[in-house]
Amino acid sequence: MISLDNVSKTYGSGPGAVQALKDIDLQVPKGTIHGVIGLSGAGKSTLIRCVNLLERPSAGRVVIDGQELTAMDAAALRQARHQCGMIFQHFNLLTNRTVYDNVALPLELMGQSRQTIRERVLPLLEMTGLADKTAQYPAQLSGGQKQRVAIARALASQPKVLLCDEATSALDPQTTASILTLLQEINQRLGLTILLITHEMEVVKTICHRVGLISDGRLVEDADVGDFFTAPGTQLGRDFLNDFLKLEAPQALIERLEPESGESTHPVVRLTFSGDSVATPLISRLAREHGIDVSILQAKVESIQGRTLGLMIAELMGSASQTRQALATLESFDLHVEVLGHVQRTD
Ligand SMILES: Nc1ncnc2c1ncn2[C@@H]1O[C@H](COP(=O)(O)OP(=O)(O)OP(=O)(O)O)[C@@H](O)[C@H]1O
Repeated sequence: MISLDNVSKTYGSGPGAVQALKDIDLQVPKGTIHGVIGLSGAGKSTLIRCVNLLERPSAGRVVIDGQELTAMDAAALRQARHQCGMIFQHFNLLTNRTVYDNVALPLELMGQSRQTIRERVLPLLEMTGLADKTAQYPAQLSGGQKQRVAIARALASQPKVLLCDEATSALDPQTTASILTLLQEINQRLGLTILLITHEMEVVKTICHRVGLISDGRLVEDADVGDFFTAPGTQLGRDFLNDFLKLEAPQALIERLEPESGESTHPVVRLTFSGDSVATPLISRLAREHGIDVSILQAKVESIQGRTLGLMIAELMGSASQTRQALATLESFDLHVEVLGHVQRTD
């Protein structure tokens, strides 16, 4: 449905040029919700703005529903943009228009009759929970209600694709949850394809089917959400996950961590395991087979789209050779092992 082929975008030219996107290949199948996350400045906004050509890519092709937008002249592009609704972090509503008139605006611009506009706008206001707000002005609405108006407006031209640019970043957690539920309902009821950019893993976890990770203008991961959350393929992906799950070693321990192992140190490891690899039998096996003690410092289990994800920070306590062998055993299992450092033995 949405296909970006080798899309690059450079702002400016010469020594001051910024290469914001580098050879992005991204496919979003019809009816799916695809999230793109990344750190500030990674290129998320540029990416989403290149999909409807609010920013024209410097190279590459953008194809939506079989139509190549990058090959269109201005008139054809104006027409094709009706296939693509967009919502923004700060809603971008017209303050001097009522809720009804904001939603009606794209249809007015398309030259639709008052009757058609009414028939289109009222069900959208109903669907977005704004039926009793039609005559109000944006200033009289909460942030969540404003975003609902923006969603209804984006759907007015009956697009096949909805682009969401940090759509919940200005909202509190409860309002975010209600907007995400609405987006999910729209996706299911209308079969709408949704591409969203966000810096919030919670958004990805809650509604996305797939997720891409963008870093310094490159798409460095693109995976099913369950796979990404259980086994991110890059260090940046793991950093996002650890940050989201907030599973860090206690500060007092971090201060004692040394980068190198020695004869009198114990390794501290972070284990990420999913699905079938269950931690508890593993821990008792390590103790049994290698004669070590495992001190569990932090542990957490999450359910991500029906799949179980566990994280644990543990200190492996034994002689240097015992803990080396225990680490080798751990690494032979279907889990991610990260040695955070080493602490001096206190026994
Ligand atoms: N209009 C512009 N002119 C020049 N450089 C730009 C322009 N827009 C963005 N950039 C640069 O392109 C890079 C990517 O920016 P972009 O806004 O796409 O990142 P982002 O991931 O959306 O960041 P944030 O989460 O902070 O909004 C950054 O280095 C940014 O400074």
